[in-house]
Amino acid sequence: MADYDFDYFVIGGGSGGVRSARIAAGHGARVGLAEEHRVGGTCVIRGCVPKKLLVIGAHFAEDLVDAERFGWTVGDKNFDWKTLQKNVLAEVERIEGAYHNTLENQDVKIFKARAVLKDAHTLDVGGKTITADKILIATGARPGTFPCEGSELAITSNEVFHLEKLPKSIIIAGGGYIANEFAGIFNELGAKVTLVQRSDKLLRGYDHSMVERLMHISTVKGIEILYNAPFEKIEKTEGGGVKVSLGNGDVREADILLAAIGRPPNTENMGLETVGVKLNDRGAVCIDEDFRTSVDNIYAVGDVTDNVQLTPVAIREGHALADTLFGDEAWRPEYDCIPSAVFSHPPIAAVGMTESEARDQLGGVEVFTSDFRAMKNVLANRNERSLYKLIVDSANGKLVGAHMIGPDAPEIMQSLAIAVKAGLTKKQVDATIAIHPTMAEELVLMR
Ligand SMILES: Cc1cc2nc3c(=O)[nH]c(=O)nc-3n(C[C@H](O)[C@H](O)[C@H](O)COP(=O)(O)OP(=O)(O)OC[C@H]3O[C@@H](n4cnc5c(N)ncnc54)[C@H](O)[C@@H]3O)c2cc1C
Ligand SMILES: NC(=O)c1ccc[n+]([C@@H]2O[C@H](COP(=O)([O-])OP(=O)(O)OC[C@H]3O[C@@H](n4cnc5c(N)ncnc54)[C@H](O)[C@@H]3O)[C@@H](O)[C@H]2O)c1
Repeated sequence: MADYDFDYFVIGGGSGGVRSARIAAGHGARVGLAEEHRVGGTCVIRGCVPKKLLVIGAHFAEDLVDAERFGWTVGDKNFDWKTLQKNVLAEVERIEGAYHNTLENQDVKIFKARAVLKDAHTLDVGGKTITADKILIATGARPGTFPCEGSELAITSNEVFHLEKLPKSIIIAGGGYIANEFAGIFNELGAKVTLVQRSDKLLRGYDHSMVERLMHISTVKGIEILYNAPFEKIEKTEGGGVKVSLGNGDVREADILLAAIGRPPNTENMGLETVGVKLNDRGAVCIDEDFRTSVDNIYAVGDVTDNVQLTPVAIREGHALADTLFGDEAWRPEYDCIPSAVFSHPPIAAVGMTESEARDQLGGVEVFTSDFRAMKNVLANRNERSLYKLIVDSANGKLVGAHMIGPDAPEIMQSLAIAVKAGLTKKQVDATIAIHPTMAEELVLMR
């Protein structure tokens, strides 16, 4: 091996990069990692973690109302955005510190700088020339922006965690994960929320019954949803807010416009073209099954490959790659049955095929549903129904999909995903005795 500064140099200190660097170092590799923003990446700094904490914080709005039906006198309820924000950002800082420590304990050398490839083994890292035998691109993705006049007036998920004050009204562009999660957060916190989707469907990829139920509950809770409404023009109002003109003729004004319209990969101005790393038509790094790019010693994992933009996927990929390159055993992540969740109010969770996918792809399908009101909602007089759906392949009785909307659905789904991934049959699920009284018992009681 030539005399390089590092055996492995990781560009990007997010979910995939940090895991890969740590595991490779554990196998004895000399590892360097460059992070231009903050170690932890999107998930820790401005994604999953602060988002989930806001979801939890926002849900107290309902819990405090419901508490009275359970005998509690709550008194005056006041919400202070700054307190929640300060505590959330402090927690983010704590986790960032823990990531730093973990890397340093494994002797990973951290460079707090942007890395740019100069040739297949040479990088410019904040003005320093560094060489490495193998290089990992784990640069993630960034919020997409509008192709329309006034798009610079929109904020993105990067800024939403740092708002000076809670908006009284907010327009959210997009109908995916981030749009629905932040619609729930701001609505619970008392803002007037308008969700604007350019097509006629929200949360593409999720089972239509779950999406319909969420739309119904969101609308009842006061979220306005506009469909088939592409953005045509965005203007500033005299009061400092935004006015949006939409393709369906609607015009709306609000304090803030949040763009949540997908996340293109971070592949620009990094020297990838110079070095010959091939990108696809969406600007994502093309890789083979072992994460190798078109350049032999350069690899890529996570959002930058635009495969499945989820933290556990990036982590699994980074881990598999480090074991394969520097450990004793090569392995590949399994991409079938990836469970996922939308942390809306209430949340949706899913694994495996949707009903329509199963009907398209399988000879025969049996569908079992349970449509019920959680015990807590019944006593609280909250007319919010949960919906669970199991999809079974009639040919062999195997569970091929599970879908849920309701309190704690993501927590419950993680366990059920094991059954779907393991290819258990509905009969085996039914043979399991219920835990009573729970919401999850519905899963073993559907007949
Ligand atoms: C608001 C929001 C909420 C989310 N919620 C969830 C959730 O609940 N569950 C879930 O599973 N996923 C969630 N995600 C997605 C998740 O955050 C990503 O899938 C995950 O972070 C991808 O990890 P990664 O390592 O590929 O990239 P990232 O975590 O984005 O890390 C890439 C890092 O590379 C750095 N970088 C980029 N270019 C360079 C360069 N040239 N030099 C040095 N450093 C560079 C960036 O600063 C960044 O820190 C959410 C995303 C967002 C935006
Ligand atoms: N709970 C989670 O696991 C979670 C949470 C947040 C984000 N994420 C990940 O991050 C990714 C990015 O999230 P996201 O919500 O930005 O993307 P998304 O892909 O979930 O949704 C993008 C939405 O924007 C719409 N859109 C696209 N271009 C548009 C335009 N020009 N004008 C108006 N609407 C437009 C699309 O129709 C779609 O509804 C997700 O795909 C997901 O993988 C995961």
